[in-house]
Amino acid sequence: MYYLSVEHGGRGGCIVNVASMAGLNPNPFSPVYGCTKAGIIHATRCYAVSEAAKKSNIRLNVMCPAFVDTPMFRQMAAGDASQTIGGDQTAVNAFIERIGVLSTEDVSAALIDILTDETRNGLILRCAKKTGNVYSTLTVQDV
Ligand SMILES: NC(=O)C1=CN([C@@H]2O[C@H](COP(=O)(O)OP(=O)(O)OC[C@H]3O[C@@H](n4cnc5c(N)ncnc54)[C@H](O)[C@@H]3O)[C@@H](O)[C@H]2O)C=CC1
Ligand SMILES: CC/C=C\C[C@H](O)C(=O)/C=C/C=C/C=C\C=C\[C@@H](O)C/C=C\CCC(=O)O
Repeated sequence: MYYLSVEHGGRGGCIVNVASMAGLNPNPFSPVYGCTKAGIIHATRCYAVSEAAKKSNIRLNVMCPAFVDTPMFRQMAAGDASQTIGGDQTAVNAFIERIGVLSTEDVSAALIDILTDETRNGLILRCAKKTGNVYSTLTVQDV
């Protein structure tokens, strides 16, 4: 953010952090992974409201795809026990089947939308097979 910021000689820009649907909705087979992704979402939220971001002309958003057909996903779907808990691959595969699997093209198109649409700022983007791309705000209720 420092080097992108207008204040420090940059031109501003757009940061898109990659979290996961597992950071919002529970994936019962990968709880620790889900915690790390929830952390990425919250870190993005904290940066998005920071004075540094407001002054910098940097847009901050976070993407939360459900399952995507990549090498990591295939490894998990093929039964790599280091990626899931419980040891029940039939249940893991039933869960994947229920949620559906996005293509990398689906996710790339969503990323291009965030990058090119300059009104997209301070947003969570959920990408899932059945619901498509759904934007919501990172903003939370004040206390
Ligand atoms: N595949 C899925 O179902 C989903 C993945 N994600 C997230 O999307 C991101 C990408 O995931 P996948 O493509 O599935 O993983 P992947 O394991 O298939 O690919 C990751 C790529 O990152 C590269 N990489 C790893 N460490 C690196 C480093 N320090 N510097 C540069 N490159 C590095 C690897 O060589 C590999 O090409 C991850 O953050 C993952 O948690 C989010 C939601 C769903
Ligand atoms: C580990 C490597 C592969 C993929 C990681 C990926 O990021 C990931 O884990 C994605 C998860 C997506 C989860 C999506 C949806 C979750 C839906 C929940 O609302 C389901 C609710 C309860 C589950 C219990 C049940 O009813 O089965």
